[in-house]
Amino acid sequence: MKTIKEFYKKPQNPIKVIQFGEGNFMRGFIDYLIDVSNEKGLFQGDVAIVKPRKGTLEKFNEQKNVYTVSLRGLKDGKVYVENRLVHCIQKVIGSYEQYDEFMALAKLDSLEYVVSNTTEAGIVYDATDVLAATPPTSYPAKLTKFLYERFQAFHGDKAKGLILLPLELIEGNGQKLKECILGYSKLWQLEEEFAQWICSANTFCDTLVDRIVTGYPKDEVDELQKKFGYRDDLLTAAEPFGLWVVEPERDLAAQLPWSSDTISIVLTKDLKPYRDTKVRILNGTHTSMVLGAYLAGHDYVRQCMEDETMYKFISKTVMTEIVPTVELSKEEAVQFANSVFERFQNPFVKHALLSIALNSVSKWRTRILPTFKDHYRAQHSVPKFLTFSFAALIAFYRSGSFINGELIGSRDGEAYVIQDDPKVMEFIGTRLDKPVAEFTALFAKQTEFWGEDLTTYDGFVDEVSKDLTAIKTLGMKQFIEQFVSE
Ligand SMILES: NC(=O)c1ccc[n+]([C@@H]2O[C@H](COP(=O)([O-])OP(=O)(O)OC[C@H]3O[C@@H](n4cnc5c(N)ncnc54)[C@H](O)[C@@H]3O)[C@@H](O)[C@H]2O)c1
Ligand SMILES: O=P(O)(O)OC[C@@H](O)[C@@H](O)[C@H](O)[C@H](O)CO
Repeated sequence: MKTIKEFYKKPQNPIKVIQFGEGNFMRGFIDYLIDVSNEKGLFQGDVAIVKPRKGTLEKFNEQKNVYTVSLRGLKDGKVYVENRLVHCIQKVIGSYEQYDEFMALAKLDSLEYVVSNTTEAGIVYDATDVLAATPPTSYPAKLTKFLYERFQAFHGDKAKGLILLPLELIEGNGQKLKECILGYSKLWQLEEEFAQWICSANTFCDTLVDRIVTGYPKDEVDELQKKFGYRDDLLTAAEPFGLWVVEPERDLAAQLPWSSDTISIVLTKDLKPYRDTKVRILNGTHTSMVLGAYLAGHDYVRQCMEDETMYKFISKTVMTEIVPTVELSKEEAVQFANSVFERFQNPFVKHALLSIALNSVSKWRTRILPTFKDHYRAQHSVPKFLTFSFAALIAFYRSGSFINGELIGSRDGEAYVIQDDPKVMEFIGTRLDKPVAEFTALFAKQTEFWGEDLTTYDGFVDEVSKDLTAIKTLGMKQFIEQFVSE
């Protein structure tokens, strides 16, 4: 079989975008969008990817940075299939392994945009980061050093500032990134003119992205590659739906230059309602269902939508506990929820519950806790389904054993790997023998995980412990059946 590198084309465009993060989401969203825009003659710019962490870039090198995005699903009620070869990635650089090449990008006259997705863990300020490191550890520290290099190379020319579009799924991502950069500028005692240049020559945007990108479709890859007639180790599967909401800190001189039929770009002065609705309804539904559903025997999102009991659980959670807390009118919120359900039912997308389960503690905090609190304030009681999702999280994390710093769960004897922040793993792993109620109270009290003490919500610990005891007796599947029919 041919390999995809045979489709490599010599770059025609200057590098206009530096991208931090080489993951599935970026490949299935922004690189796809830029590639389509280049084809339409709208952008004529290529991307240089910088890998923010150590590690291999072998797959990119082996296929000369060309790869396929496979979009499949329903669009406007009809089956939509698009298999696009993406050519817009000109370079892929390891920030550790090719530090000088990374820094050289700062001097590119053609550079206009910085995009990133370094997960929720990426945009952090770490006061131990030093300017002399090549590179510093955190993503914002790397970016500060990069921008400082650019500031120096162009002698503070305001025209050489960039538009920064972080895609991380955290609130106020653009402003948070800017705060970190200004923090490093101060910590490293860089000249005041640099901080001024950051603020006046660069435009930081808060953004919200929405597209389900499931990545490498390992179960169907043979069939797909046979159809394509070539091998592609970076094949990225996603749904055709795409939305990018952008709130720039000041008016952009022009609209963003990208456009595609499958990704809508919305420029707004207030991103919050979009963000709250999407994160609470879409991501909140994911996080509230996956851990229980996995223990009940399911592996993929679509299976849950096809299972009568799980579907009842999901729709009750969303319609009774999440929808009433979003800012939209009830009608709009229900409509949005139904469109999300349709996307979850996409027959072509296999979204693994275990991939969504990654880092569930921070996801519960950001994607469920705000809804939980709004509901508690309005009803003066804990929401039953969201409270259960906390019990499901504990059941999922405490089902197995702690071996050499790894938590290995067990679903009826079948092992699964639990992945979360090392502090979470250590906390849970060293308390597996604690009785349920004691563990629940201790865990709920960890302000480091939740940002507050969850035991202050009346009835929370009791409800969670009650659910956990029943889950132990009945098993997750039977418990959920009973729970939704109450
Ligand atoms: N996959 C989706 O459907 C989807 C949709 C919308 C948003 N997102 C967001 O995108 C993020 C990445 O998802 P993905 O599917 O691309 O995952 P992935 O595992 O394919 O990629 C993760 C990326 O993050 C980088 N990264 C990880 N930890 C980092 C750290 N501590 N510092 C700097 N960089 C780090 C990696 O280098 C890699 O580029 C998720 O956190 C998610 O919130 C994903
Ligand atoms: O990508 P994660 O792991 O942060 O979250 C899992 C899913 O909730 C997420 O990927 C959604 O599918 C996505 O946010 C849809 O836009």
